[in-house]
Amino acid sequence: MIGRKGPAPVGGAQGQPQGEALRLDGVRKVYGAEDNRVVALDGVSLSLPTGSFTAVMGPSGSGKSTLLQCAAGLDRPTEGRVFVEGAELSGDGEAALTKFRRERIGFVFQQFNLLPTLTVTQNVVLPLKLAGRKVDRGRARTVLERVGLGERLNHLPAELSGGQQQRVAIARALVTRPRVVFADEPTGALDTRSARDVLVLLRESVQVSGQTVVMVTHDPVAASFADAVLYLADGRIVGRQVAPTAEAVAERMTHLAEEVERQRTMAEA
Ligand SMILES: Nc1ncnc2c1ncn2[C@@H]1O[C@H](COP(=O)(O)OP(=O)(O)OP(=O)(O)O)[C@@H](O)[C@H]1O
Repeated sequence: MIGRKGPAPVGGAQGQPQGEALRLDGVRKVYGAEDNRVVALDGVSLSLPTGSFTAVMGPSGSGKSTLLQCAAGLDRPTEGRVFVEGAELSGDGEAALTKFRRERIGFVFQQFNLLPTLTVTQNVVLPLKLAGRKVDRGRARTVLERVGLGERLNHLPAELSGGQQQRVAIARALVTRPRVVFADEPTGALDTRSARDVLVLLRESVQVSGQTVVMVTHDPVAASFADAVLYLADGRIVGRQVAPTAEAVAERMTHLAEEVERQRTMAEA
């Protein structure tokens, strides 16, 4: 049932006075059946404190997007439980899950996913409308000004650059004041300068508004904007790095396969 309190938080960053924003307990996701069976997540457990910025990295096919989708309630785990701020995201049906998502979660996609026939402002107020909340255009304007688009309120997405479109998508994700923002490769389609702007905005939402951000990325520079990196391989968390630098992340990614092999050998011994 959505809204049920989860068990007491475990883990999280040392010395964090805040609560727990996101918790996954033994999350498995299996796609397909028999010959087509793919174990995308193989028992993922994690705990992220409120007001943290976490990057998720790993090789292609390691389960990063699946992890984000399950954690954000866009997909359902085959097994295991997900809690957002202590409330379980499991759902008595789609409607309850959708309501839960709309109230607590923001999502930013690699390809922006703006509605092409709606203006910038209309795109940003859409989540408020869908959640049945007051369509507060003042709030939309404030958020759009914060992402540097106060002059583009009535433009259509096609009239904006990729970086500007992604900033609209971030404004849309933030307008409902979600507790957790999930971003799946938010800089994957952007040039270096626009990518940096987007990463700074995500970091500000953590530092200024105390939101929690979880971001999938392939880019060590993007990951270096986070407080910590979680490494995924074969659907499992195989490592964690705090206060990452781009160099340290690139180095770890290069040796991830060896690290996983070493862990496997030790587990078998
Ligand atoms: N809808 C689906 N049906 C079947 N298999 C799927 C589905 N979605 C993902 N998979 C499989 O699950 C595994 C994990 O996929 P996922 O997209 O989570 O990986 P990823 O780490 O995000 O990869 P990438 O970095 O390439 O985007 C892959 O083997 C993929 O083929």
